Amino acid sequence: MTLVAGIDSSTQSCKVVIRDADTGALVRQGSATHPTGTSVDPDAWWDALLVAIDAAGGLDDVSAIAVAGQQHGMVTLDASGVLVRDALLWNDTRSAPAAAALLEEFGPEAMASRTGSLPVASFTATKVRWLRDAEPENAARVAAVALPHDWLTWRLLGYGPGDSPLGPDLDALVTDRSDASGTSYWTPSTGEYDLELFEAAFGRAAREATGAGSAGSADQAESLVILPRVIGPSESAGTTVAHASIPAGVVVGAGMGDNAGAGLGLDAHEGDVVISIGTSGTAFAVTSEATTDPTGVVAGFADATGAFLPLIATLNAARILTATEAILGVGHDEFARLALAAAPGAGGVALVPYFEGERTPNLPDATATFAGLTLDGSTRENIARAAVEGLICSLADGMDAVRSLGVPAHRVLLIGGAALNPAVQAVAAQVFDLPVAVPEPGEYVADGAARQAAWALGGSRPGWPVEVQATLDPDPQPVVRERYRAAQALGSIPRP
Ligand SMILES: Nc1ncnc2c1ncn2[C@@H]1O[C@H](COP(=O)(O)OP(=O)(O)O)[C@@H](O)[C@H]1O
Ligand SMILES: O=C(CO)[C@@H](O)[C@H](O)COP(=O)(O)O
Repeated sequence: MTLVAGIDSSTQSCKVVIRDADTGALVRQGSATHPTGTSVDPDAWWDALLVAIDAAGGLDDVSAIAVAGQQHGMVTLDASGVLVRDALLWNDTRSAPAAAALLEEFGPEAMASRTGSLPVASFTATKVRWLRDAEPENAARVAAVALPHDWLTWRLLGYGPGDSPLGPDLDALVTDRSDASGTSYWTPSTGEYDLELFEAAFGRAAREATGAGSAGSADQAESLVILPRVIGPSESAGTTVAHASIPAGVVVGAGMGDNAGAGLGLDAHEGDVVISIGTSGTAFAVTSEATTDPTGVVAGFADATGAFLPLIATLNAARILTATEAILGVGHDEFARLALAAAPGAGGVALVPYFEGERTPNLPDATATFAGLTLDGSTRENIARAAVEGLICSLADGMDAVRSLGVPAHRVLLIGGAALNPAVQAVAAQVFDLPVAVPEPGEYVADGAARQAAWALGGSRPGWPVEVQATLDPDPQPVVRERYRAAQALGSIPRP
């Protein structure tokens, strides 16, 4: 049996699946947790990746591997391959003023046509602008800017600082279309970096990496910043050398952003809208043509198959529920029981769930608001239900925005940690006006990476089956969105 491994290095944890390359059957899996916070030392991701691989039984019998990762995070390396500072993650909002400045400098039409998206605090370009202005000494040391999955792929191959077997060859950095499209300095419609935009954001010129072993000392002297080489969906980034607990000779795929990983892992096709409720909430679809939304609500990303991935992302998703569970002093199961015991509309209670500020809509400084509280309505059941309704309504707004671009939508595929919650499933059927398919619980991002690994190894995209656990018919309850809209219109008090 030929085995392939897929990795999901996401915000809260690292997950590894090992699958049969021919049938897609799950053979074994493992996971490890990540540190909390929005500014994180990438070495912690590498350590977690090794622990997760070990928990999955190691790679000794594995022929190929690929890494899917949380999108957008800014990983900065100096010329020796040493990390310049902690990575700023997609949910770190300190670069919101930088995003506004870049938008002002280039204008929405140009940004949308050049990058497929308007810059928000999540995107890498805004983070390098923040670095330029807030930490000029660190900015001056930067020799390469990578994304979380690019950096992990580089480490997996054997590159890195100090005693890494292949050394700090920055020209060996690779990425893929999907993750490059979340930087705000890469153009999905042409597949090229927009180096002028990078230079405008960071104040230093850049070039694309030219491949392992091709390092130009002249470029280093000119201090051009290196950006990972963008390789195609089925291309190999190389093969591993033996180091740490990684064996030699494992083919390494290009990797991808985690949402593109989920799209590939679910084998999503036109007509499917994937709604993922993990640390982030996302709603996205696979399209054959690049999209641009000059309002900036929908990001025009690329996917991991050569197509495109119009997507909205919310900063607040599964943790809306954990925050409310903490308020109520209950776990997932009791929380679901409470929420299901309340009627649609939650007795008038509504939660606008901007605990971490928000990206969709673009309100980086917003806070969450419980509204509509009355003496009769303020029950534990209604509070729990209002949290689920707030979560689903925020994603329904996002899905509407994706559909408003003319993207066909015939069914929702509901995935991510919180999709396991029966109250989430029930409210999804009441709010989304489409059938809601709930795939068998699984690690679909890691599965997408495993599919890519099999593709890089065997040369053809695997046709592994995806099992759907249940399909829920629409059960429209208009009161839910009405209460949510009324609460949204109140606005939020600023962050303390
Ligand atoms: N039954 C459940 N009900 C609500 N939330 C859940 C449930 N199971 C897991 N979660 C939440 O899902 C999140 C993890 O989801 P996951 O998709 O793995 O996240 P990530 O986006 O980091 O990959 C955690 O915040 C966890 O609390
Ligand atoms: O910012 C985005 C997408 O644009 C997020 O979806 C991140 O990619 C984080 O993903 P998770 O850790 O929630 O999977």
